[in-house]
Amino acid sequence: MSTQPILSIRDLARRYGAFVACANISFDVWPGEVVAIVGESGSGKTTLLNCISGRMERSSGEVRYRMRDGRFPDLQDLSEAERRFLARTDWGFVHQNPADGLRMRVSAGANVGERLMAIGDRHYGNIRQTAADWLERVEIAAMRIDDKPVSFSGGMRQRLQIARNLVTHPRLIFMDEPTGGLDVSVQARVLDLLRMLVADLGLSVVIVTHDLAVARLLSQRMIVMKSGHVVEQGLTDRVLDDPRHPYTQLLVASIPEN
Ligand SMILES: Nc1ncnc2c1ncn2[C@@H]1O[C@H](COP(=O)(O)OP(=O)(O)OP(=O)(O)O)[C@@H](O)[C@H]1O
Repeated sequence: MSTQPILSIRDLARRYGAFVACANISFDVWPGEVVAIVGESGSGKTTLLNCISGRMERSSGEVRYRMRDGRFPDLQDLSEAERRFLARTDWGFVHQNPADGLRMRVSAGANVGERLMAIGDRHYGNIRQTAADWLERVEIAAMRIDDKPVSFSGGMRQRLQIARNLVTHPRLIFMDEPTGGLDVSVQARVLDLLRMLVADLGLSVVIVTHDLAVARLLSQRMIVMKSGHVVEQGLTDRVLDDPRHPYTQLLVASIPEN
């Protein structure tokens, strides 16, 4: 693993009026690492994810990202064009609801191909072939390439959203409850696929989940949030097997025994 973080968050805070949704948040993400942000509903997970992925303005603090050329700027110091370029190329964002990350009325192939065109690929044959390859990688039959996601099941839509995100070989993926809206039986397949792709592609991931089983399966490190603050962070296995903060102990104790 590289000796330099790909993402570094320092003293991040976000307020909605007088209400503090996140405060004093500091952590690093290392190349190839999956970091899970866990906590109950309303603990500030989505606010934090949106602030560090540049989708929402923070109230204070730093978010630095390691560019491909080695620079490590604060996202706020990048131009709008640079930020948009990052979002299209280096980064991905997997939404809980696939409809938020897909264009539901264009074909599956176009949903994937569009991201390639956004980074300058103009060769129709290549784009279609790459889209077909990616559909196969996410276990969608290539014959569905001209179908629109409106005709897909929830699990297929989520797998298509994953393909659309990964086709440009991003380095950092943000995920907000990526299996949250799926039936339990479908969740397992999407999680397996995510785990495999993340490992194969050496991706860095920040994933928000309220489901500790998802954190256990996907992440190496975990950040536990309560009322906008980090109450505990550490290696996922350590946090789940030996939780130190009473709130984490409560969360872990509430997982049903298998
Ligand atoms: N736009 C907003 N205006 C005012 N308060 C907000 C806004 N967005 C979120 N909040 C509040 O900030 C707190 C954190 O919300 P956030 O959505 O980040 O939590 P969460 O942990 O992601 O919860 P969930 O899992 O339910 O989405 C909540 O109390 C929420 O009501």
